[in-house]
Amino acid sequence: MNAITHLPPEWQKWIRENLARGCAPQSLIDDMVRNHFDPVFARAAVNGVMTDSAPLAPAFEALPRVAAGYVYEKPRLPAGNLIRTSDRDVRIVTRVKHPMIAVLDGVLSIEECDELIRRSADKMHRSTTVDPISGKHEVIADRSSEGTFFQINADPFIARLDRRIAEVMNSPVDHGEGLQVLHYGTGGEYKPHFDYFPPEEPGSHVQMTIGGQRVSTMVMYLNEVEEGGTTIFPEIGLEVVPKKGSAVYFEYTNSHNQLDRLTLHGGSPVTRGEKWIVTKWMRQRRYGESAAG
Ligand SMILES: O=C(O)CCC(=O)C(=O)O
Ligand SMILES: [Fe+2]
Repeated sequence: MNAITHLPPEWQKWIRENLARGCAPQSLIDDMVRNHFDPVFARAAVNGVMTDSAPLAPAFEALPRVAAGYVYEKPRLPAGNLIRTSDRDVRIVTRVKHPMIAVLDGVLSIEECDELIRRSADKMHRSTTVDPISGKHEVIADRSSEGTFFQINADPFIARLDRRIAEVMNSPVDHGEGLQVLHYGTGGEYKPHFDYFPPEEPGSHVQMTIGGQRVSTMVMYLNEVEEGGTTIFPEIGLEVVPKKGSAVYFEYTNSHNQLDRLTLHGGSPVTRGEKWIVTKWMRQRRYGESAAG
């Protein structure tokens, strides 16, 4: 008999009720495994329900500030104060261990930021997000921004950025999704979310058929935001202020396919001015086609 890798509604209710009664998350995972659930899936399902129902679960409050069961491995991000890429030195300003987050300076030059904005401005359309049920890209209300994609290695300018970014993220270029530029006007925000595909959502499986799970993200800031528009990590109370050419990097999938829910993050409302970012998501394996590299 194959291990169960979907979450029937009655099990979802069972997890929620037992968390609310104060049961230890690990005991629920153990019970699920005894009932033929896949162990990695069971952990992700319990984590997922905990995240959804944070206010009602005393067990959640009692958890240590390290994600339940998530094993932190050696970061993919290179060690040291400086990352020397093939064409630029990138400086590490701040590191957080749990979850693994880093703030990086000088990932892009001022000219590259301006060029990305210039190229994006004319091909903007309303941002889409992966619908949890269908796995399709849909326009959703949680994200009041506009965006556009650049295929991997689309041209020499983009290829140069893809290569440098892959070196910083210490992943092969072809594990990356195409760069996504986002523009937020005044009032624009991106509500807290996970960049990984939650395994308990059916649409995630569609997303993961090519390239597998996302493992890491780098959000690069293309302009100075007058007020607001910070990248927030509500689980740990961290707020990163946009600075032109700098970036926030974070990792959330380990070699056991565990997902770090402490990487919950969002873009706080832009209260004055506008905000431009470009985001790179890395997958576990090769993602789609790559013209070079
Ligand atoms: O706007 C931000 O600071 C966050 C963007 C983000 O979460 C993403 O692009 O996945
Ligand atoms: Fe995100």
